[in-house]
Amino acid sequence: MKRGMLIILSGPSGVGKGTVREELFKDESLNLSYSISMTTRKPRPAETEGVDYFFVDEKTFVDKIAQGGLLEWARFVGNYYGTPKDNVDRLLDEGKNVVLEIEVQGALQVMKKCPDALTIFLVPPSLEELERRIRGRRTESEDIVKERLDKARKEIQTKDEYKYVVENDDVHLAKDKIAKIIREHKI
Ligand SMILES: Nc1ncnc2c1ncn2[C@@H]1O[C@H](COP(=O)(O)OP(=O)(O)OP(=O)(O)O)[C@@H](O)[C@H]1O
Ligand SMILES: Nc1nc2c(ncn2[C@@H]2O[C@H](COP(=O)(O)O)[C@@H](O)[C@H]2O)c(=O)[nH]1
Repeated sequence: MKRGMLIILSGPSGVGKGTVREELFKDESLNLSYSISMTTRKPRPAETEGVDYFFVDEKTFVDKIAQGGLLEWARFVGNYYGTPKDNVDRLLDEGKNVVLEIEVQGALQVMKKCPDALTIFLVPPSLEELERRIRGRRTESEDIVKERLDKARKEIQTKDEYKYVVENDDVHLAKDKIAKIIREHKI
């Protein structure tokens, strides 16, 4: 069986990675599978263990790093986030196109380890719109919103490290652009 493609969907917090990813996953012809990350962040009310994330304590996360069990990991605004390696390898072996929805530090690590990965950076139409989206989601405290926006300004400066940059103005247009990129990308 042909090994699947590794796809990194990155971009600042609140740009709409999760929203666009949900649209992409409705298209079964793309043969996508989602890599569920591990995090020390507390679950939001609508989040489910093992679906949105594997929610763990700091010791479990640090042990996982020490065991070499993460493909990449980063500290982002006070919490650890990382990609369990075994799961990604298994899904790729099964021929799935595996989506990592991750922030910039982790994406840069994967680019080094897996230069063939398809890397896509989602940009907002403007920083003002990004702020509206983060605030509109009502999941973060004021302090965290400010930290995430500060981080976003720096993250956007790295966009040229990615193979593709896609603006998320309209969710369906962004989904269509990314679907086309996935279909046409050759490893
Ligand atoms: N194109 C769009 N136009 C308007 N609102 C959008 C658009 N895309 C996403 N949103 C909204 O912006 C908010 C943030 O989206 P989402 O949670 O998908 O972002 P994210 O990049 O996955 O964030 P995080 O990295 O923090 O997980 C949500 O309320 C979502 O409904
Ligand atoms: N480097 C990694 N970043 C990840 C991973 N899983 C999610 N993320 C990114 O972290 C921020 C914050 O996420 P949130 O759920 O607290 O809003 C966001 O950019 C995510 O894409 C991961 O495994 N590694």
